[in-house]
Amino acid sequence: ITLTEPSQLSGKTYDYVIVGAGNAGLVIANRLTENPATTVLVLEAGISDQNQIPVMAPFLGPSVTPDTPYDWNYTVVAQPGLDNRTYPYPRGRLLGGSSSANYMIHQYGTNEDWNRVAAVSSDQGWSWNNMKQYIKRHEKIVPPSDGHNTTDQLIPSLHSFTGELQISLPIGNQTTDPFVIATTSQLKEFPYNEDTSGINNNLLGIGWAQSSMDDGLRASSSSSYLASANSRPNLTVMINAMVIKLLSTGSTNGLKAFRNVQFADARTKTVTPAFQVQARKEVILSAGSVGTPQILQLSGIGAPADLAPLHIPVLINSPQVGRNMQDHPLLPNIFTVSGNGSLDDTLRNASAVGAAISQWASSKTGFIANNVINQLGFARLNSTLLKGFTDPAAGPTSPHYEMIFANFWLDPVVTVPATGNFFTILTALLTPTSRGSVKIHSTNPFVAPLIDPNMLATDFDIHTITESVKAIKRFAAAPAWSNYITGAFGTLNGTTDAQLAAHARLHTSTVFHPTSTASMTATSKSPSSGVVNSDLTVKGAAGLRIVDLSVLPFIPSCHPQGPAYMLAERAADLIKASA
Ligand SMILES: Cc1cc2nc3c(=O)[nH]c(=O)nc-3n(C[C@H](O)[C@H](O)[C@H](O)COP(=O)(O)OP(=O)(O)OC[C@H]3O[C@@H](n4cnc5c(N)ncnc54)[C@H](O)[C@@H]3O)c2cc1C
Repeated sequence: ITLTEPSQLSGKTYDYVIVGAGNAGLVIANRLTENPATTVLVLEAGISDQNQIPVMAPFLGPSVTPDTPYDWNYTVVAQPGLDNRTYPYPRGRLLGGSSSANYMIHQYGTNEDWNRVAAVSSDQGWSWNNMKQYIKRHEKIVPPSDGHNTTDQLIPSLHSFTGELQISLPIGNQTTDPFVIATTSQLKEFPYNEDTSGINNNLLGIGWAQSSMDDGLRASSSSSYLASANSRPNLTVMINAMVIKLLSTGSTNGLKAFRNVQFADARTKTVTPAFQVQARKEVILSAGSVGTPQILQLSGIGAPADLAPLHIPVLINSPQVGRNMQDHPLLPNIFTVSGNGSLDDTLRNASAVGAAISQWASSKTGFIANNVINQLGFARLNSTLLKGFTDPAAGPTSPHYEMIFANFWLDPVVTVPATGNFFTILTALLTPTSRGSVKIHSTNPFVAPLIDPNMLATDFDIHTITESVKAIKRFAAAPAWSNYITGAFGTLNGTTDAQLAAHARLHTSTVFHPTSTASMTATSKSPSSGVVNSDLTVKGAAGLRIVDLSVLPFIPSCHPQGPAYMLAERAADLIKASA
């Protein structure tokens, strides 16, 4: 059942209290309550996702954030690598968390990404060979909503059709679809990839995007994992419940225990009155890469230098809390095109969009039933371009950058001009060497922490994003585009490295993929090395585990919701095994 008021809580003690009904949190909630004897309470600061049209309609994904009731509405601090600009930093604040607010692209990373997690944590349980089983348990491939033949667009024999989250290929409805695919046979540099999920041990090349959607509707951790567990009497989910901090509750085996959770009614935006619940076994923090370090710091688990100015007593000296943040920089590269085959004219026309939404509402058809992206691709710098750098990729077959193709002006930060037709190739840096931070600057949980992804702060990062721009210019010069693309837009017209680097610094923002702010190291290592052990328990604490993307030691070289689901599936096994 889902509760809205603290007064509706019948009990104050549960076996597990999960903080955050997000992408990872709801996987844990589902798996732990498979045992009817296990009681679970999930506390979520945000609202319900039920009947929210922007959340449900795939093409409206980009309207779910920023500056909406579904978003935490964060802004990053000024970014020196981006000419000191700031930009919005969306995070889902509703049931399903960011899985209800994201753009639904679904992948699992490379085998090398997971093998690196295993190496860093000294735990082969995180290796690709072991993690693959969780893909089977997790995914449920369904037909695309137009029912087209998907031969060669995904490798069915590698996938599962029986898991929890529905994944499908897009409707092939864009003017540019044949041009993108034709380029993969015209230019050797950009081969075709028959399965872009990573499940075939190959992310390199360009192919059809797989998305978490089914029959014209978004699939999130709420519409899947929560929906299938919601009728269990041993699962309680409470929305509007803003967790203030964790309270220390004595010690277990010489470690400080943190089994009490204090929360407030999020709608009041004040910490009084404060409510308390207790976990008999564990508190599981799944508040995401911003929320989790914020709650740890507010609870006195962090770097003394961060806590001292706020007079927060240091209960666990854990200097890596909020450090090591990684994110994928995203750069929209926009081309002008001939004719009106792009979606720009439709999207500028409010009545056309209204009609399309009505069509979607009545039949789940039309372009609103599809994701905004039909194809994407992944590539590496060659050895010449890597000269002078230590390769930060997880291994020799993992990509350095991504290309995302959109049949309209798609810039999350700059709005479309009043006239013109456009094709966007966004590039994303997948292996950033810059590391940023999340740091509280108030003891009030309603005050957003300082979020500093530290974008494009290193030579490697600016070099690689500049090379990604040169690559997509080569892509756009393929014969397939000769009657369509008419030129580059704005600063994409630059030709020298310096001009393209300036273009990148001017337009880069985020693919919304923060990770690693409570990162995992081997269990034998002290809190000076990382925040959680390889079983995701917090170093130096008892009764406290973290299950969300903040624990990954490195950002995966893909869109990370798939890794979040895999991580949470394994975490559920670890929690059950230690109960
Ligand atoms: C706009 C956008 C587009 C994206 N596009 C894609 C994409 O196409 N493909 C992809 O793979 N990934 C995408 N991502 C990233 C992906 O969705 C996230 O990385 C992933 O869902 C994070 O999962 P998580 O469990 O770590 O955190 P979240 O899913 O963010 O869950 C955290 C939860 O904790 C709650 N919470 C936080 N603090 C508190 C508190 N104090 N008290 C109570 N509750 C709290 C939050 O409200 C939220 O529900 C996108 C993200 C965004 C925001």
